[in-house]
Amino acid sequence: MGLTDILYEKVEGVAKVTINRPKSLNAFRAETIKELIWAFRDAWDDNRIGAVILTGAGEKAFCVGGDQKEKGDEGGYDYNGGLGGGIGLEVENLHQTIRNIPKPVIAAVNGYAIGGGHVLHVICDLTIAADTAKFGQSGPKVGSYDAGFGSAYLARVVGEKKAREIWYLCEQYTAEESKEMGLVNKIVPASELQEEADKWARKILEKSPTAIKMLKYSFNADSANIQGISQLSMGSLAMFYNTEESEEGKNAFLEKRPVDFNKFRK
Ligand SMILES: CC(C)(COP(=O)(O)OP(=O)(O)OC[C@H]1O[C@@H](n2cnc3c(N)ncnc32)[C@H](O)[C@@H]1OP(=O)(O)O)[C@@H](O)C(=O)NCCC(=O)NCCSC(=O)CCC(=O)c1ccccc1C(=O)O
Repeated sequence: MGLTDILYEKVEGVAKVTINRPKSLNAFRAETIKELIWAFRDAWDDNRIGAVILTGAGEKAFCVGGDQKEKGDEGGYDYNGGLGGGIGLEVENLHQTIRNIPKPVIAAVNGYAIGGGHVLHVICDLTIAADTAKFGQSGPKVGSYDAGFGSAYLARVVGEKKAREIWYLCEQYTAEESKEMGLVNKIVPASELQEEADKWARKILEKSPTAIKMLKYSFNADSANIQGISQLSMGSLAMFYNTEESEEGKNAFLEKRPVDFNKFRK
């Protein structure tokens, strides 16, 4: 597959997937999601690969969610090829792929992990953060939400109260604060992030692949019901994107003006 939005490499049993749109803070569009799914599938099928690292290009961002500049006026993002992409992005398919690939996925968070980008690291098995990383959801500010793994699974990781705070207030959290709430496994200086992620991947490679696979399936089994919620969530999001309320969020962001949701509170 010709790759334009991601970088993909495999080195001695470790696959590394890098979202490569640094000018847009690694925001994803339909093509990005398609390529990410392809890369995770490739790592899944390659028996020599024992762990995958997901990271972002540049120093500023891991991923800041859906590319608001590629979001159309008629609902979703830039892809309308098939019913699976109801919001114009196959995000739900990507989430499933990251969860179901029978190998641990390590998020190496090198900067902003915001919105849909935050959801990506939440779904990964492990998160290693640069000391400069910033974490948070932003959907309700821009007329969007992830009512599947992005909220229900987040609540399992940080607890119900904290998850609700994260989504209702849309604040940003430092790497230190995120570690305290159980969102991050380890913090390292930014310059050591990729090396540390690689070290963790190599420690996993020393272990029994079958034991690791079955443990991942076992952890997943307990939250598998969220998959159904996730499908409903994306279905409802596709409808929400067609409303003036959602459009107001996106337009305010693009026009760099304060958002006005008050007119929808009546
Ligand atoms: C990330 C910021 C906090 C960074 O702020 P700052 O350092 O001040 O930089 P900026 O000047 O704001 O940004 C620099 C440059 O990048 C552009 N940019 C930033 N974010 C995006 C984006 N998401 N899309 C497109 N472009 C973006 C920005 O416009 C600037 O470019 P200029 O040319 O200079 O204008 C801050 O940038 C920020 O808050 N960004 C918005 C983050 C955001 O709202 N993301 C979408 C969230 S939607 C969501 O959370 C839904 C949840 C979800 O999981 C989901 C599920 C299913 C489908 C889609 C999504 C989804 O994410 O949409």
